[in-house]
Amino acid sequence: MWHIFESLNTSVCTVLLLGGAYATYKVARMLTAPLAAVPGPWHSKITSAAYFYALLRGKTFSYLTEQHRIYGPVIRLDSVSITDANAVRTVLSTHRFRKGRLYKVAKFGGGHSKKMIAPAFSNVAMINLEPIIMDVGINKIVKVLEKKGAGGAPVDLFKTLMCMTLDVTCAVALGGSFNMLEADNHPITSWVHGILVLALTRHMFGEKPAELMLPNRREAKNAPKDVLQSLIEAVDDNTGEGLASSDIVSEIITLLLAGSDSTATALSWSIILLSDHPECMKRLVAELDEAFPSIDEPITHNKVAGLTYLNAVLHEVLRQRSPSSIDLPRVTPNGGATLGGHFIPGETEIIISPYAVTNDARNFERPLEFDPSRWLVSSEMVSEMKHIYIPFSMGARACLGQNLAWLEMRLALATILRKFTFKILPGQNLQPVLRLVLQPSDARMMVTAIRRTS
Ligand code: HEM
Repeated sequence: MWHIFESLNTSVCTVLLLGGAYATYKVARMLTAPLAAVPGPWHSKITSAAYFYALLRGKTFSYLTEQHRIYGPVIRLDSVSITDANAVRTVLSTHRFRKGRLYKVAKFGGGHSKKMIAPAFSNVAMINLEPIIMDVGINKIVKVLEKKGAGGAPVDLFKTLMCMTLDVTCAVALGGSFNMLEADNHPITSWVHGILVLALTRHMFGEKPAELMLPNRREAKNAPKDVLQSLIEAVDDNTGEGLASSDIVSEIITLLLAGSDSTATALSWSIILLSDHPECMKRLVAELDEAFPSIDEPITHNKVAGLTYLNAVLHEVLRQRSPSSIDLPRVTPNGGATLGGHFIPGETEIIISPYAVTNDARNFERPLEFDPSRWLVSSEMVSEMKHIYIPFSMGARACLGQNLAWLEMRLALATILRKFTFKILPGQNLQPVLRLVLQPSDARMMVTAIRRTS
């Protein structure tokens, strides 16, 4: 045996010995690690390469769904992923499980202002917002589709919806529209860049750049009661201090990102899934035609909120194509926690993928079937499904804009389907991919939008 080593040079021997030692260490860790008893793919005990490969491809949502199908509702990857209904509620409902690493990377604005801006998103505030949404968003998208789609010309509906939701979120947050629908532009890349620049300049120059970026609102008299104003006026209960300008700017940018793309993709998936299921499209259009017999009758939230099939369709779209499908990372408290029958030690990262949760057969029967009628059951059965329905997350850190999202989705879907007939053009890749939100792979959706006459 030794003569083999003698014939190799010293550096090769060193590499072999180090490699052997590393492999032994990994195997020993694998067998004794606190998470060793939690089921999961064998390779995840050694490396998280498979998860990161899925992350790079924008496919973590389907990777996790598949791993949970094979290994159960609590699985070990790099961290621990859960879809178990009670475990998910335990983790999301309280502040006991603090937010994970991702938030430190993604949040430049401190993220401490949820309590401060929440009142601007209350139900009452939403009612006041209906005219703004109609004016800035829905009525304008109808005009844009009429103009761009005239004569059967192809229209990128995905981009048009993105522009609409951005204009609406901007009007709600800043009291004025970017007019993206008219400009036909979506500045997502420049925002992300903007947040990075802001974070860097803050380190170099302090608050000055943000002060310059912020409109002259601080001094404004009779400023509108929007989210920006809530942030400007907000005072921290503990310190008695207001938010720094750079915090306000990055909170607003985060809000515009959170509020526009998710709602636009939900509406895009609605058109895609309804087009794939013509019987569902037919039923929804019939419901809308009955509720609004004249094509020019104004669509009001009061009326659309009560349309049972419209609401069932939107619930099912959000269940099957949860737009915000980025895994929600949380960390177990110091003493650890028992989740789905497994003890998970303290300081372990837990991930919850809303997509994997609502596409798990243990939570929803026939999860791969797009079936809006599953929501047309008794209120007890709906409550049971809502127990594990998390497209907006749930509990202490649930989506602040969900009332606005529902308002906008109902009004927009009802309006565009009452006024247009859409046909998705062939030859496009509309498979879901996760890029900040769950979107069609081609990042566009070419359709014809034919104006209905009656
Ligand atoms: C269909 C549309 C939407 C979906 C599916 C959605 C989903 C979500 C989810 C899952 C979270 C939790 C993220 C986490 O825990 O990391 C979240 C948070 C948030 N969403 Fe939404 N959202 C939507 C629309 C909106 C709209 C329209 C707004 C506002 C204009 C908005 C504002 C926010 C904010 C501010 C947060 C952060 C709350 C916090 O700080 O804890 N969202 N959203």
